[in-house]
Amino acid sequence: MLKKGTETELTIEGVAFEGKGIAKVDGLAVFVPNTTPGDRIRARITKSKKNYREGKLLEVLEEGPRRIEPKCQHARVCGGCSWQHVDYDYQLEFKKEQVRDHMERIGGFDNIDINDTIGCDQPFYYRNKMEYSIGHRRWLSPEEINRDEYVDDHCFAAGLHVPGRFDKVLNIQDCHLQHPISYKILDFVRTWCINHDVPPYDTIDHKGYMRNVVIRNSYHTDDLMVNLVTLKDDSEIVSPLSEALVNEFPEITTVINNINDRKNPTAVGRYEKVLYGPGYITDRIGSYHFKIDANAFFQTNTRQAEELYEVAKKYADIQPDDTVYDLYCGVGTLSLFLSEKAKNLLGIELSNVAIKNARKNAESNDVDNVDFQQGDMQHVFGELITKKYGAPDCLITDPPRAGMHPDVVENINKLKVPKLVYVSCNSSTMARDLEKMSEVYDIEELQPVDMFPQTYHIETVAKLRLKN
Ligand SMILES: C[S@@+](CC[C@H](N)C(=O)[O-])C[C@H]1O[C@@H](n2cnc3c(N)ncnc32)[C@H](O)[C@@H]1O
Repeated sequence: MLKKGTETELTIEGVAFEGKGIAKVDGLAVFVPNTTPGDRIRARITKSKKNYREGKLLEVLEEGPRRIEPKCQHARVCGGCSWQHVDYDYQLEFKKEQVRDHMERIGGFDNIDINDTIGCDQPFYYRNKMEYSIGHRRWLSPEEINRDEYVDDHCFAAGLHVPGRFDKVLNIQDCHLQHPISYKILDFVRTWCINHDVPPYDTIDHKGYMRNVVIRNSYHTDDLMVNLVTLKDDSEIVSPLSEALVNEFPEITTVINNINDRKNPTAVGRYEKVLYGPGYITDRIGSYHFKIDANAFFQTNTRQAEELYEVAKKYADIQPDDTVYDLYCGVGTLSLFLSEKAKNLLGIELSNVAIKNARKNAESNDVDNVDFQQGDMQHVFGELITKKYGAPDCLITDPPRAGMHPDVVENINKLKVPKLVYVSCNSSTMARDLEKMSEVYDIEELQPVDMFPQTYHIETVAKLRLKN
C-alpha cells in the first residue's frame, strides 16, 4: 500500500513539523508540503518509510478553509516562503500550537499556558537582507518538465536556490520578502550582465564571474547596500556595473564587491572592495545604533527583533543592582538593549568576529557597563566566569537551533539564578532543555513571537523563575 510513485487522494488533517500538511491513511502518516488542513488533494508518494510516507502535491481538489492564494508566483517552488498559501491568522495560531506540541510531547509539560503569538505588522517585505544566487542553470517550471520536448536550462539565472538543489537557481521575477526595490535591483544586474556578456558562476566547473547579489536595507534610516559577490577581482567589469546601478537606483547608498574565489558557496568573500559610498549601512534597534558592513550579522527583521527584545526585557525585570549574563550574545544587540537598567552585563559568544563587533557596538553607543567574553559556552560558562564576574541575578540565554549543551544546562541549574529568560528559535530543543531545568526553575510565561511570516519558523521567549 502507498508505494513510492503511487498517486492518491488525501484529506489534510493537521500540520506537522516544518509546516507540512499531514494526512492519515490506515493509521499511517503522510506528509505533504504546500498543503493546509481541510484541503482535499491529489498527491504522489515520493518517499516510503517504515512509519510514514512523504508526498508531493499534484492538485488541490477542494480547498481547506485557511488556504489562500499566494501573492508570489514562485511560492510553491521557492524555498523562501513555504507558507504563503496559509492565511496569516492561521499561521500565528499554528505557531502557538507548535510550541504547545513541543512543550507537551518533548518537554512533558501538561496543560501549559501559552500566550497568543505576537504577529508581525508587516507580514510581507519584512526582511532587511536578501542573499540572491547567480547560476548558469535555471530551475524548470513543472510545465516545462512535463513537456515532451527538451528544454534548455542554461542561462544567466538570478534568484534563489530551490531547497536541496545547489546546482540550479530559480530565476525569480519577484519576491515578497524584502522591499520590492530588492528584486528590481536583482533584475537590473541580470539584464546588465546578459547585455555585457558577463558570465554567471558555474557551480560545477567553478568558472564564470557573478556569484551573488546581496542586498541590505535599513529599517530606521534610508540606507541601502548592494554587495556584488564575484569569483574574480576584475574592476573593469564590476566598476561600470556599480556606476550603472547607482545611476538607475539613486536610493542605493553603498556598493561593495566581495571576491570569493573559493568553491564554498558562501557570499562572504576572501576580501572586499568598496565601490561606492561608505561601505556600510546603519540601523537602530530601540535607541541603539549599529554600523552594519556587508558581512556583519544583524537580525533580519529589525522591527520584530525590537518586539522580541521588549518581551525579553519585560521577562528579565532587571533592577539597578543586577548583574546580568547574556549567553550566546552574537554581536551584542540584545545585550545593549538590556544593559540600560543593569549594574553590569556580561555577554558570552563563540564567534570571534561577533565578539569584536559586540565590543565596537558597545563603544559606539557609549555603553560602558558591558563586557564580552569569547568562547565555547560549554567550556567558558561556569564557575570560573562567575568567580570573575559575580553570580548573575538575571540570565538570558539565546542559543542556536540545536539548543544548549547539557553541561551548560547543568551549570545554569547549579547557579540557581533568580531570574532566567530563555529565547529560542527552535521550540523543540527549548522544550528538551526546559525539561532538564524543571526541578530548579518554574515556567511562568511563554510568548511566541513571529519573526518570519510565511515560513513555519517561530521564536519563543520563556520566563523562568527559581522554584521556592
Ligand atoms: C540565536 S543566535 C543569538 C543572537 C543574539 N542573541 C541576538 O539577539 O542577536 C545564537 C548565537 O550563538 C552562538 N553560538 C553557537 N554555538 C555556540 C557555542 N557553542 N558557544 C557560544 N556561542 C555559540 C552563535 O554564534 C550565535 O551568535
